[in-house]
Amino acid sequence: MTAQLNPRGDVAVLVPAAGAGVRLGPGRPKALRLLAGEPLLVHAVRRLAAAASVHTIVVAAPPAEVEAVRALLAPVAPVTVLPGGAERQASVAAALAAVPAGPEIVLVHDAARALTPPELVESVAAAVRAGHDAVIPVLPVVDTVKEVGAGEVVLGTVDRTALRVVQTPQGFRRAVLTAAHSAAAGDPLTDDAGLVEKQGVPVVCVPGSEYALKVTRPFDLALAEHLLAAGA
Ligand SMILES: Nc1ccn([C@@H]2O[C@H](COP(=O)(O)OP(=O)(O)OP(=O)(O)O)[C@@H](O)[C@H]2O)c(=O)n1
Ligand SMILES: C[C@](O)(CO)[C@H](O)COP(=O)(O)O
Repeated sequence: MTAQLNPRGDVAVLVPAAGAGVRLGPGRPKALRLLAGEPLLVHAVRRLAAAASVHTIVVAAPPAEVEAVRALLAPVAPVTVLPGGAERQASVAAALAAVPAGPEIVLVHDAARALTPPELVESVAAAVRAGHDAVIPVLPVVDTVKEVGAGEVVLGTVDRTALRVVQTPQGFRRAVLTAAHSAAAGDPLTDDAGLVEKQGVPVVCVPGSEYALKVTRPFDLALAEHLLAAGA
């Protein structure tokens, strides 16, 4: 049976957490790497569970760590844990298949975005509830962007006024995400909105949060430690 948080909530959150974390360097799978003494996944799930609209959380864990992740999350929140896939898309599809009847809004959220505030979860869900089929949190690009060619020689300066950096949670009407993943098996696209875009569904942006940074490289982990120490 799928564990529930708030039976009156209308949001299921899928948490792909099965990645290795190659860019973070050698060690345990990234979701289990420690941030202030607790795994990134624990930080992420605690914040998701604090969002009032969340009915269900489904975590796609590294296949060899499913039991360990169940034990780790049991004291944090009622969560369903299943094995993830070799690619992020497969992990999300596996989690989506386990969502029980009920929630009609589905959010997909990286375990690696461990400090994402519950308020961002609610604002993405609210935009889907308001009628958008697909919603992504974004930030503006704050640096000048260059396009380069062979030998790292600059070809030109990119107009960044229309560029956005994309975060999670990404929110979808359930039927829209299900259709996109049914058509997407094995698609190497890095985010779920990309799959939905391929279906011709409009994707709408809402303001993201600096705290929703993705822990990707060692510097990000150090930054997250500082943010947590400062009260994030
Ligand atoms: N087969 C995979 C690959 C990734 N993810 C998850 O997708 C999220 C975003 O991926 P990313 O930050 O790129 O994580 P990794 O793939 O682990 O990173 P790397 O590319 O450095 O190995 C992470 O929470 C990661 O655990 C997953 O569930 N299953
Ligand atoms: C989904 C994502 O977090 C949006 O920014 C991202 O695409 C995950 O994959 P990446 O390979 O680390 O870009």
